[in-house]
Amino acid sequence: MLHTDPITAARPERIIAPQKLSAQEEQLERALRPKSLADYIGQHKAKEQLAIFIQAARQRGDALDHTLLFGPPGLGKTTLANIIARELGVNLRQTSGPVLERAGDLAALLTNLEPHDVLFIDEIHRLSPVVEEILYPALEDFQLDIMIGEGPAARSVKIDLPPFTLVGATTRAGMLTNPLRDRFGIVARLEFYQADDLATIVRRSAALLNMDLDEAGADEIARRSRGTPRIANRLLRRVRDYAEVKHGGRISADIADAALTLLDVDSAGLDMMDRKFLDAVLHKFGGGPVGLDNVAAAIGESSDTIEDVIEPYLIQQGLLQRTPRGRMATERTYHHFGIQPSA
Ligand SMILES: Nc1ncnc2c1ncn2[C@@H]1O[C@H](COP(=O)(O)OP(=O)(O)OP(=O)(O)O)[C@@H](O)[C@H]1O
Ligand SMILES: [Mg+2]
Repeated sequence: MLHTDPITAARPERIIAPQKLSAQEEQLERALRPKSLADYIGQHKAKEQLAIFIQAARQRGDALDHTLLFGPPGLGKTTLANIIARELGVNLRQTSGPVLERAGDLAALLTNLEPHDVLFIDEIHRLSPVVEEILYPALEDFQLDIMIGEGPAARSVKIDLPPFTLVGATTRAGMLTNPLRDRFGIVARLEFYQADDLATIVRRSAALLNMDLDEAGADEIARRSRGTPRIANRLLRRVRDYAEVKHGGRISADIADAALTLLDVDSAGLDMMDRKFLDAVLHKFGGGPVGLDNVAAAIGESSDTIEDVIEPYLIQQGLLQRTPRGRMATERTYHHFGIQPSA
């Protein structure tokens, strides 16, 4: 299911946006999506844990415990949800928080599940409170408690559900209500990918797409993909365009570098938006600490976009520090921009 994100919709041109850019990209991604845990590259910790829990559930003939997947966009949550269902040998039903508007929407999904099925709710932090109320007893006791009818004729009915597994995905675990979070027996946190894992993903995608890509070319694309497979696959496609038009299709490190530079993705994988943001912290606010809202206003971006889309990678890379007093540049930030920290 494609969710249109206001952030993406407003900024379709940002090549390193971690969100999906279009329905077409969704289709391209599906072709590259690994289908088994063995094919799922990186995320070693989450993968190892899940492999054990999945095997244990299968051996006992139980449904897998409810599982929460969280991490920044494009790291492979939807992919992993599909893999979990496949490895369990059950169906996956997919929906998302904002789509489930009324209690009845969720009830219809739940009553159609078969034993041990996976119900995947994307953007689970965006569930409405009424839907969340219905979900609690369903998760805990596999029971649905719903009101039928209205006014004096209304009555509450209980419906037994088959044991099932809820897999919830969210980019913001902090926005889940406590009672909801407490109902997940398994919590897997996805991290930004290491460059070597991303290089493996890039090589795998290139092979699936029949591209002529050498090792160094894969490494170059991986290094500049913000630790995010979705971005790696996207940059790979754009580099291919460049290589086909300018160099007969062959992708080396030099060609990847030239293509990515043309796309304004710098050697650390930062683009104009990142640089504008860091530039403001460095030059308008003397390196910080500066409040998020102040930088947001200075560069004409929403605080949400900065917090969800720009900052996570910069922080992970040590190019930005989040302190109680505000955002601060680090030594690395100064180094990256080739300037001396002012005393
Ligand atoms: N571990 C992986 N190995 C190989 N490819 C991967 C991996 N994880 C993700 N990908 C690729 O990245 C693409 C994006 O992943 P996915 O859609 O699962 O991200 P997501 O976390 O669900 O993002 P969002 O938060 O936007 O929903 C996938 O289509 C797949 O091609
Ligand atoms: Mg997803």
